[in-house]
Amino acid sequence: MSELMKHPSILKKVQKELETVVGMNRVVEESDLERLDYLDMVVKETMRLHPVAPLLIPHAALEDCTVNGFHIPQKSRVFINIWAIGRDPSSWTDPEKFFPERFEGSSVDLRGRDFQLIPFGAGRRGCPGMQLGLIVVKLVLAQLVHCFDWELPNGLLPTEVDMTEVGATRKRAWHNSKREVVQTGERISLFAVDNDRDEPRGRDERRAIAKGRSHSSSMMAETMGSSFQQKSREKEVQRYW
Ligand code: HEM
Repeated sequence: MSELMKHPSILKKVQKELETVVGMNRVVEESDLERLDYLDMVVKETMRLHPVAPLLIPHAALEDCTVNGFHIPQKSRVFINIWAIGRDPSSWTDPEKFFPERFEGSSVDLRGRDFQLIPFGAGRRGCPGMQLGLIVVKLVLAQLVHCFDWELPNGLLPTEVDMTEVGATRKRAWHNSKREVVQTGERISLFAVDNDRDEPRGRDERRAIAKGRSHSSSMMAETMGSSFQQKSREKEVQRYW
């Protein structure tokens, strides 16, 4: 979602594909996913640049072996840095750029056969939940951009979004303590409102936010269900917290 908000033209392209393939009269379903080629490219590109964790689960060499000229003695603990592999300039042109079109006409897939893109690992100890993980990620992403327009809050520039990653966490989550839902046209616009807070919150505050989130997700579910039936939609702004 952060990359899509940083790249509005890519967000629009995903929405356009959804409009063409699914239409605006129903919600996206699992059976639609195989026809959403651009969404597939966006997910691949996201997993290339932002793998769920930078390192795979540690593996051990069962016997002495040589890989690319490096001797690996038996029982060595091997760490695979997929974060670095996904940004390796010898495998990727312009590796730091979020550019889903790089997968257009390319046979590179993320299922463990192409070692430059292994967000689920590879081989016998690769992720057994890959299929489920991919379906859930694609379906949720598709529904979020199908039903809502997304923008950065308070005129924040794409270059100002803090994409710093520490392990599997992202500091910018603390910026988004308020949300506004603006329902205008076909879709609903969702703004994350920056309140200039960037330090971690206390436990009580986090609980309040979590409560607010569940409130906002049930609101979202309601809206997604009803938005398609509404004939005329009046501008409506709702504030949380
Ligand atoms: C987008 C979602 C997911 C991603 C990106 C992901 C990624 C990974 C990665 C990178 C590994 C380590 C593979 C290696 O070291 O070679 C792994 C292992 C594993 N994953 Fe996932 N995973 C996801 C979803 C799931 C789901 C939904 C399940 C279960 C329902 C699951 C169950 C496991 C298990 C059990 C392992 C350990 C496999 C082993 O050690 O043999 N994962 N996953």
